[in-house]
Amino acid sequence: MAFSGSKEDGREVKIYEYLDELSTDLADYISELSEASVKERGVFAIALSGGSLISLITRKLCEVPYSKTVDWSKWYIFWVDERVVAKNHVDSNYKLAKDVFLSKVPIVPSHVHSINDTVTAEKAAEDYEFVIRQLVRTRVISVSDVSDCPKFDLILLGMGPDGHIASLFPDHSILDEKDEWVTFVTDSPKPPPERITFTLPVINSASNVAVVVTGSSKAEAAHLAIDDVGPDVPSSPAKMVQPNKGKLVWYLDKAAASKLDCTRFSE
Ligand SMILES: O=C1O[C@H](COP(=O)(O)O)[C@@H](O)[C@H](O)[C@H]1O
Repeated sequence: MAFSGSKEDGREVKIYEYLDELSTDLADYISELSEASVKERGVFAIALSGGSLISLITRKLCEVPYSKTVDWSKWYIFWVDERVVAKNHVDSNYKLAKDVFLSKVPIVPSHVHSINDTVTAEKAAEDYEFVIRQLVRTRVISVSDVSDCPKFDLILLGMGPDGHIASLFPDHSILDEKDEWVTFVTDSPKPPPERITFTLPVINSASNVAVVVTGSSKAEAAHLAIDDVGPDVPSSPAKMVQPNKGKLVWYLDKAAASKLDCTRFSE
């Protein structure tokens, strides 16, 4: 690892020279959280994003030793955001995860909670929130003690070059959503336009949140999200990821971290 540091508020930042090393540390982190959660609650509720994150996870997590040591039968899979397209569509976050991850490890098919892809974005968001509410009731997903929100054991996020996380885009009104757990957009600036997404209160209620970012095109957005910049800068959804009680870790490669002010972290 090229650098590891933390901020006073507990945020951790890890910077890697090589993607292989980043993926190994990420696999260690996920498998340790899975083990702790299964020990404490009997299950592991994890919410995935789409995009470049998925290949970074699977690169090592689907290999030995993790493929053999992780208790996959206790995993429950959710999506932090999803594009409202058919499950076999090239833009589907479910399809991406299924093709390179879920089909490679023995996760119980009924534990995989993807969205209803046969309805409108609005209805898909409503249905997905209903599914999550049922699983909160049966305690497959914990509940936050500071909000009434679900408390996922782990939420994995990527970040776009514009600082978007999940399908929460800069300057969009859904950044202000406080009541819904899952909401929708029909005007995403990044195609496809129709998406559903967890809201910030849900993301910030998780026990653990990791943001995984690679590539120089994301360096400015990473700087705006992580460094203590003044108020007169473009709004950053990624900066709004501030877990209430949970732990936040940023995993970056050197290119994505190239504009960070590492002198502001304690090592
Ligand atoms: O559209 C999306 O973009 C973000 C970032 O994707 P990346 O390929 O630039 O890492 C992703 O996290 C989100 O789930 C996805 O729907």
